[in-house]
Amino acid sequence: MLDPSKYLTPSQIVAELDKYIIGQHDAKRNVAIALRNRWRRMHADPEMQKEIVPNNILMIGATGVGKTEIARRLAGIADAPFTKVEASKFTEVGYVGRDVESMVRDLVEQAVNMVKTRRKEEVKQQAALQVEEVILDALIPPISQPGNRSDMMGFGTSGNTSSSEVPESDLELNERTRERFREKIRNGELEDRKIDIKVSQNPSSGVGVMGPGMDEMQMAGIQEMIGNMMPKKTKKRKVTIAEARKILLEEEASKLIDMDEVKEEAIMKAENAGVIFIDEIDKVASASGKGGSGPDVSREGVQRDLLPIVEGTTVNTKYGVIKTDHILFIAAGAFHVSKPSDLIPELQGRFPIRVELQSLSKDDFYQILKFPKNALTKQYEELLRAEEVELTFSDESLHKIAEIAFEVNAEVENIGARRLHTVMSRLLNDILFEVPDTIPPNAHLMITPELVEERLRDMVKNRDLSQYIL
Ligand SMILES: Nc1ncnc2c1ncn2[C@@H]1O[C@H](COP(=O)(O)OP(=O)(O)OP(=O)(O)O)[C@@H](O)[C@H]1O
Repeated sequence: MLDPSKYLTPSQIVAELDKYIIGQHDAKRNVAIALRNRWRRMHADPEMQKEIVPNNILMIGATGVGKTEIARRLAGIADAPFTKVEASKFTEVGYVGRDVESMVRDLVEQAVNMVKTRRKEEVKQQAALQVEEVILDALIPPISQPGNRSDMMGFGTSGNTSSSEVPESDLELNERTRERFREKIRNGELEDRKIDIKVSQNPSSGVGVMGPGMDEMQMAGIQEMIGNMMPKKTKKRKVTIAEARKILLEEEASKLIDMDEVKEEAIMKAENAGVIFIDEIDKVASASGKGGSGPDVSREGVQRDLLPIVEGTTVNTKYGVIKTDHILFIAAGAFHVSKPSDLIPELQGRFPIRVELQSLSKDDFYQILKFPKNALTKQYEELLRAEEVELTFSDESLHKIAEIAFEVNAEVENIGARRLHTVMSRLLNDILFEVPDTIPPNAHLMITPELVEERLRDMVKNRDLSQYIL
């Protein structure tokens, strides 16, 4: 079972979220409780467990205020598979091939990738040793006594084999040479030497399986089955040892992991820790209440399709059957036109926790620019550090950028903190182009409020310009 010690307390979860997200304390608190409650529920008496309604959350807030970011980071903290879907996608005309259950399959896919990556990491050292052996074999093929080899189909085994025996001295020489080359490989002396390696190709590639009435999952399952049945094709490639190491490491690591175990663990991880973020849920709510017209019917249809998944059902995936009972669902929407109460009552009941996210203020923008671990200023500083150029932002300049982003949001369209991306990109565009040609390494660049003003002010004043550029 999952190790409870891996689970953080609600306040620890909030503290982790604080490292990336400014403000939105109410939302942070509630997702922290929901995460902890899921663990509590899983450890409750089985009889009671069935009665406890999962703490699914409905986030209400305008675009770009941190809804997705909170959910994504929450999953990251819990080392949980995460997937995001837009509810409105399911109402699109002609949107075929993706049913509502596909969000659960995406989650499992995500979980499989996570588990696979972790397991590959665990066997990396062992794989590296095998890779070394393959490279060595390509450089200095080993000689072995014919008698030592299990001769396939018994060819050449009749009669006296001693006539073709390799002299002991040759064997020793071969072994010594191999050891010398092993040393050289380890010391990285032969990185540029080219060798021939066999690379396996994806056997299922090029095999299209389609049939009437077949859904995405069945197709994928059959495709995988055929892939597994077909002999693995290999292709010979001439590559440097450095390249060979990369290619082979991946292959050898894959051979070392047990895919059945991976699937099993991934299903468990998705079931017990998965987070599904359903964005734009407001777009499937009918603003007119009980509408009878076409789009309303299809919107309500999507809600009805969502309901069993959120209530707890089983979904077939190509990795096995998954129960959705303990998956944490976070739905989000701006609810500018419709209201949460426009959702069908059953669905409302399944999202008992409502949190409202605040619109971001000028000061929030300033803090978003400055404090998060992944703050935009830190990202740009890091980009230029790669060129050995030091970029710094004065505090005043950050206030100025925040002010401009806020004004453009008010003037043109409120896209929340996303505006900071466009404003920063515009502000720093010239610098990013000039480095390293006219701004050489070791330069120090300080962004001042004057510079911000000079580069952006005209654009803000000119509504037409800012509409397209900022
Ligand atoms: N409160 C915040 N603190 C730090 N960064 C934020 C905050 N709000 C938004 N951002 C940043 O703005 C960008 C967009 O945020 P996010 O994806 O969370 O928007 P959203 O609220 O989910 O909007 P939508 O409903 O349109 O998807 C992200 O890069 C995120 O890091």
